[in-house]
Amino acid sequence: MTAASPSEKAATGGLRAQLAPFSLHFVGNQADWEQPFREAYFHNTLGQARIAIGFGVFYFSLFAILDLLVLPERLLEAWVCRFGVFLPAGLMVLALSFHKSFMGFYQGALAFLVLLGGSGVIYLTTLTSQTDSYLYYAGLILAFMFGYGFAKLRFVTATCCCWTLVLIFEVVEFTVNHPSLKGLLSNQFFFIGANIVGMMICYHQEKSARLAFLLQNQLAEQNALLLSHNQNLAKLTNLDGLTKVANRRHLDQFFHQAWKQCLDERHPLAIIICDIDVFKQYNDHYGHVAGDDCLIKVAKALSQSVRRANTLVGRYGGEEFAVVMAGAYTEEAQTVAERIRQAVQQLALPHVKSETKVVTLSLGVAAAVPSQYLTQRELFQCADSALYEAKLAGRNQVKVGQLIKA
Ligand SMILES: Nc1nc2c(ncn2[C@@H]2O[C@H](COP(=O)(O)OP(=O)(O)OP(=O)(O)O)[C@@H](O)[C@H]2O)c(=O)[nH]1
Repeated sequence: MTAASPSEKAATGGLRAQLAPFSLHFVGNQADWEQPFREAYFHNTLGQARIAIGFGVFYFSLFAILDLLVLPERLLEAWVCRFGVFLPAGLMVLALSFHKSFMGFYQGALAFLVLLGGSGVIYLTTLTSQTDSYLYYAGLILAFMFGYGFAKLRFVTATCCCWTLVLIFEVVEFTVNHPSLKGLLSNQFFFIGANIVGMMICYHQEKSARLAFLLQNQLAEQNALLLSHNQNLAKLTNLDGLTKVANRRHLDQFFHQAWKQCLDERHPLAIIICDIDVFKQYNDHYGHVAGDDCLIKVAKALSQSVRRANTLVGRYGGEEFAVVMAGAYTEEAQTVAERIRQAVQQLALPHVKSETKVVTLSLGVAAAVPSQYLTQRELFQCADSALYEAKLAGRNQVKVGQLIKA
């Protein structure tokens, strides 16, 4: 595994890529990133690879002009190599690059083209006289440049491919070309040097691409985590700590927004205020802890009784809860209030100080179509007065306020 230098670590916020030393594959607990990286690398480099193929085919063909001058008597062989072999192969790979399965073999296809182009150049040297062969050797450097950089081959593929070309060159030199010692030495220096430099550039480029990929993914993961933390935080800040229904702040916000929306759309809005009966005596008799448990159970029963869109159940304060129902007329709100009352009674929470001997609720309902002649406060006060009436009338019942018949 390669160790990240301090400057690399600083640049990547301490993130360290775990890479196999030669193949540069992700290893260890980053091994799962290998396939996604390859896919991303393919999509990021496909455009440049296509340009490289197109340019390579064009440039290889353009050198036919040199053939006219250097190889007039062997033109047919040279042009068969250029136009009969490399040109169709290049165009075929270019066409295949638009096929959806190209990702599976694009490194192989590009390596094949680099090998074919490089071998073509070596073949052309065998057609020239010894004195002219240097005119073609420079073409091999171009093939290495394609392999290590332009074609966007990965390091391992580029290295295998370009050193294979060097090997072919050596074999052809010794078996066919028999160059002079100075020609042989100069070519060796150029080709081996070009390969070493190319390898280093290619290695660092792929390593950087892998680090950038890791960094990008780590950033995406952190963003997702942050988003989920923020969502959780938002939920928490909206909840009442004890009963886990909406808190007063959220209830007020919801009421305000629902009011505006119903005002714009001329829809009705209903509010139900629910108050636990003789809760002071419950606390006095059973204690505050039992009182808290009672509040939790009542809140749960309340939430379960109100399964409706555009509706919010919240703790208004103390032993008082409120339900805001956007789009609800009086009748619907009254039905929901009655369902809540029954649900709480059916909990049958013992309350010896209550007439019914169980915990009950009194509820006040008010509904109206919001207008410029009515304020939120007036609607709320209407529901609150209805609640007061319910208390006066003996508790454990629903009363409807008569502000505006909605
Ligand atoms: N355990 C507990 N009690 C609370 C909490 N908040 C408010 N209370 C109690 O709720 C009681 C409310 O009593 P009151 O406002 O006098 O009304 P009530 O006894 O329910 O009488 P009616 O409303 O007339 O039926 C008080 O004893 C408060 O201490 C709470 O978070 N936990």
